[in-house]
Amino acid sequence: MTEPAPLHSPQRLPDDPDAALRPKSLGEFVGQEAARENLRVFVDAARARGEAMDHVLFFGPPGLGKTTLAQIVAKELGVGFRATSGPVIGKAGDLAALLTNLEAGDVLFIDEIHRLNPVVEEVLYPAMEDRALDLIIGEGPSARSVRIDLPPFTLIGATTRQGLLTTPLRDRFGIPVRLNFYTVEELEGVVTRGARLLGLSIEEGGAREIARRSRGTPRVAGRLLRRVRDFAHAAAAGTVTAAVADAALTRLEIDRLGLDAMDRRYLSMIAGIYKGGPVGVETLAAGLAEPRDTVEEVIEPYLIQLGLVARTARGRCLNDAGWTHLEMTPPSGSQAGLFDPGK
Ligand SMILES: Nc1ncnc2c1ncn2[C@@H]1O[C@H](COP(=O)(O)OP(=O)(O)OP(=O)(O)O)[C@@H](O)[C@H]1O
Ligand SMILES: [Mg+2]
Repeated sequence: MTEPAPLHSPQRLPDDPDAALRPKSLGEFVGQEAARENLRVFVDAARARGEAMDHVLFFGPPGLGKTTLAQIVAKELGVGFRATSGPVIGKAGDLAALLTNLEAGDVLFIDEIHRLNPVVEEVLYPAMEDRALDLIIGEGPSARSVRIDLPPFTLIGATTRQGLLTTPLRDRFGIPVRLNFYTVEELEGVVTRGARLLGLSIEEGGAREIARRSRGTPRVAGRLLRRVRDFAHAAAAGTVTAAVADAALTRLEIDRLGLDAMDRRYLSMIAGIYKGGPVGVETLAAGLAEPRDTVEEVIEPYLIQLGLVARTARGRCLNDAGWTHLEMTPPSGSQAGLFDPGK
């Protein structure tokens, strides 16, 4: 079995150059206009009142800028930034330690907040709502509960799985912000900016080619830009033109729509083995030897966004566009088309 091309996965990789290309202010942040404009209003209002900003939840697929925006919000508020993540906070006491060490106005960023231990989550509720900690001191009959006041702070949570958040937790975020896939034009902006930071000369056509094949995801755009730079360097081409970018991306097995080998295996499996579906996600995950979470969080969102696949109550179905992309015709009597929007 072929390994998935990690190069093209929107998931974070250990050697990601994320930090270098990360925008540092709302003004530098490309795309997500609605989110950006709203955040600007909330940040300005909090600053004007000299208060901590309301708690924010960023949700959306990997690599769209959740962590980046959390850092930017802290910076624009002019406050300290403390970062942790759901699975790292093992005990209620760990969270209590983090919270009691905050300074007034600070941002506490909890990544992967859907993976918080339920006991820890319980501690978070009064902290978010009343800025207080309820701690149990001692054990047995002598145990008593003490309430500790916390400094005003802003919790920023990030998750790729908003649906896995418990309702009480979700309800405590005053500012929920959904991040969407970027348009090609927006990604062109990301690529051009990245090239400038890397000191790389790139033509508009080159930037557009990379943008078109970045799965709507700035993290992927940054990564592809670096790989294309390597190819341009090897070919002794000083400038990244559309042709240089196309040649490099084709060598990397990234197709015209920006799909990689794993995406194509996913589509081919529905088409070839399941005649276009419907087929359950568990079955597909087993066939691809990938965790179900990866299929749902990483592979499917972009294929659904492109309209190649549909999620239905009975399972996944290949749409007409999916068959066309595979250059295959649906078997007669298949369900294809039934689920296409507009039909
Ligand atoms: N709007 C943007 N403009 C330019 N670059 C961006 C933008 N958003 C994200 N990036 C780039 O993409 C990289 C990934 O972004 P980030 O780490 O914020 O994603 P994330 O949503 O937190 O992903 P994950 O869900 O995996 O944690 C950043 O380091 C940055 O280089
Ligand atoms: Mg992140």
